[in-house]
Amino acid sequence: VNKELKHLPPSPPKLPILGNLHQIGAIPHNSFWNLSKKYGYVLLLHLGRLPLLVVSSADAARDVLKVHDLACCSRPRLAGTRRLTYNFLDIAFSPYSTYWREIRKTAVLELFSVKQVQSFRFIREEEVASLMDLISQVAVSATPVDLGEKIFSLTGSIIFRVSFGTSFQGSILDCQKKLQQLVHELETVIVGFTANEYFPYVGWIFDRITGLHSKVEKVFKDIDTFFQHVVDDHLKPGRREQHRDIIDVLLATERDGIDQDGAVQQSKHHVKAVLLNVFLGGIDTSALTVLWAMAELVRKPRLMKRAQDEIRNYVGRKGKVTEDKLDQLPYLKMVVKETLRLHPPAPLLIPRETMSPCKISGYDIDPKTIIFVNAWAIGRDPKHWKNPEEFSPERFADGLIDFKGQNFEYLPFGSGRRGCPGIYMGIITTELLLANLLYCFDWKLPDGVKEEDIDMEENVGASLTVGKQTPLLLIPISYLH
Ligand code: HEM
Repeated sequence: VNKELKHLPPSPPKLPILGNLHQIGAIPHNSFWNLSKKYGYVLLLHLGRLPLLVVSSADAARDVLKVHDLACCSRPRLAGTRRLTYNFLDIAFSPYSTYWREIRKTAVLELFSVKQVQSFRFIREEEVASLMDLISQVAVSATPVDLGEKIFSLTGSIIFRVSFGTSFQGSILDCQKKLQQLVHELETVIVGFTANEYFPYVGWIFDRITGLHSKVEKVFKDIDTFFQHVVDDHLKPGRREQHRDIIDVLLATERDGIDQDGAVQQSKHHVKAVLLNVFLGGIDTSALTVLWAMAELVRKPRLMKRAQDEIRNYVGRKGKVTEDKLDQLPYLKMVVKETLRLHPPAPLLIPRETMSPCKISGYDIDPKTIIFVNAWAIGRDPKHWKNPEEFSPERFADGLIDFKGQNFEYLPFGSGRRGCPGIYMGIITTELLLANLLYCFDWKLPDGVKEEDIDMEENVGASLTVGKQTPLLLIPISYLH
């Protein structure tokens, strides 16, 4: 189509060379939302030379994720991503291809199936129980715990045991601070655009100056060393498969011939690339959801009490909540849903890229356009949500809205061909941990801190996920003793 005849989406005014780069602040989903309110819910930006479509309404999201899902289901080939995914051998960041379809299919059937996830129930329950023991010890002295740190180490331990077949303690990454920091660095680097992408030919100079290039290399080295270690461990002759973990599954599919070229080195790369997805997808997302849920509940003691009453009335004095109980806790599920509305861990989903021309909300979109779906903004759109800024789990009481990707006003897991395959695993971990924190303890604010003092600021800096800027410090009081 002739450029003049195209019906292009609105764009904010842009600068020469920079385009709209200067309009994106420290919290990108927030900057995009503000620009959208001013210029339109389907917005075409230019980051240097890169065309970027930002979609912030449910209708436009339906066009991207459902109506034109196939045209929009590739991922941009970014330099940091390429390095960290062993040249796009993973599921989450790999551009659309036969390889991607195959590996995703295997993963959905073998790794993320209900049966597979349920087979690790005992690991989740053991790890949650040991965290509750640990917090009980703190409760004796009535001192505050840094809840985020505890939650993160728990989801980390679960993913380590489930996926890497090793405990987090004693692994070469053992040092909690380091794990959290490493996850954060990975999440920044993996969706970070390099200057070279904005400004071809000259950009690499900036990347060298800012140290971005060496940062990617360092993060890659840390994670590769660890993954190589666990893969080698699984390849040792005589290893007893106590519990078939994700690496066993991946290595087995390799033997079954999923790999087209059959090169051993290559094969291990794809195992490591998928491990990276599990590492990023599994640890931080559930942890952040539980943390934001606790922060919201502590600010609203009435809701906290309602959630606790529901669990305690149903579970009685058994001492812990087990997974079979979760389906009988509707209010808990509503709390999790409401948390994911206001605090979707991946506020812009994972960037997509168009493969062919398509129309989004009637606008012509070119191939090779990057798309951000602003799930964070869509979850706060007053057109769909009453008092959108208020945390109110009751809004999910009628059970009409779910996160499985059919309701486009609510997209914490995305939707369509690229939608999150780990929903079940993420939700069950989140619910189990939150249920136990609420059941086992009452939570008090440290002396002098009031409910309204709790800071709900989001982390600054472009990253895949969005965390809480300040730690959540709470005093646990054991319920059963
Ligand atoms: C509360 C927990 C979780 C949330 C909120 C979440 C959210 C998301 C989102 C928003 C996407 C992008 C969807 C899109 O582009 O349309 C995604 C993709 C993905 N998630 Fe999750 N996720 C969670 C848990 C998990 C877990 C536990 C795993 C695995 C262990 C996982 C693995 C993946 C993978 C592999 C993809 C890429 C799918 C693809 O590109 O084909 N996620 N997730």
